Amino acid sequence: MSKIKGLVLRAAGINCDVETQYALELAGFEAERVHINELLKNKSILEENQILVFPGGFSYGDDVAAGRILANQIEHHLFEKVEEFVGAGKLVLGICNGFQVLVKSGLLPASPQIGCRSVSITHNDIPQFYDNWVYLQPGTEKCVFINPEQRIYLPMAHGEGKVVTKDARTLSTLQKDGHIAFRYVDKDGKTGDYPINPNGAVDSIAGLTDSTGRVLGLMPHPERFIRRIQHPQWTRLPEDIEADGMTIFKNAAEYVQNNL
Ligand SMILES: NC(=O)CC[C@H](N)C(=O)O
Repeated sequence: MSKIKGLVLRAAGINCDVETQYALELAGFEAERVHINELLKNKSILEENQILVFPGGFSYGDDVAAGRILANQIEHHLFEKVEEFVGAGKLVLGICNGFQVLVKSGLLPASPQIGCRSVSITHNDIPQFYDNWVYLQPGTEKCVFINPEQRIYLPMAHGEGKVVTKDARTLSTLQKDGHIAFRYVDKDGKTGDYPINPNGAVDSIAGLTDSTGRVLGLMPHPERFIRRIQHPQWTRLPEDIEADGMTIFKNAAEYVQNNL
C-alpha cells in the first residue's frame, strides 16, 4: 500500500489536534500536526497531503465568535490553496471548532447556489456549553466520509453549535443539493427538540458537506470515539464492534487509497 498523508492544523487554543492525529494514524494515514503560521509561511506543505483536518478546540479563545479569527486567516490567506486541494480530489474534514472555521471561511457549504455568509454557526439555544452523546443520521449519499445507511453515535461538546441559514431558500438548497451530511436524531432515527437536537440547529443539522462530497464538517467529535471502551456503555457492547468515529477516518483512508 502506498503511503497516505494527513495534515492536522494547529492554532492557539486548538485542543483536539493530538487525538485527531492519532485517529488518522489508526486509519492508516501518516499524520502531522502543523501550526497555521508554519503553513502560511510555506503553503506547499499542504500539497504533500491527501487530507487536511481542522480539529476541535477554542481557536484564539473563541474570541469575537467561535472559529471566526482562524476562519478569517483561512479566507484571506489560504482559501485558494484549499480550493485547489479539494479540486485535486483531496479531502478536508472539520470537527467542531474546525466545522465552525470551514463554515465561517466559506469553505462550507461552498455551493454556487448559496451566497457567502448565508450559513453560519451560532450560540446554542440553551445558553450554555453543553456536552453529551448524540445520534447522527446521514442526510446525503454523496459524502465520501459517510456510510449513508449507518446511524452513528458520537460525543458532542460545544457552546456555539447551532447551524443557521439566512433564509428558507438557503435551507431548501442545502436539503435539495445533498449538503446535509448529518442530522441529530434519537436512537430510532427521529428528529426532535432538545436534547435530541442539542443546540437548536435549523433542520437538526449536525454536519454539512460541499458540492463535491469531499469536504465534511460536523459538530460532534469522531476522534473521541475510536475505541469501544470510549462508549458510555462499553461493557455491554460486543467485543468486536467498530467505534463509530473510526468509520469516518477509515472511509477517508479508503477513499484516498482507491482514488489518489
Ligand atoms: N469542542 C470544540 O471544538 C468546542 C467548539 C467551540 N469552541 C464551542 O464551544 O462552540
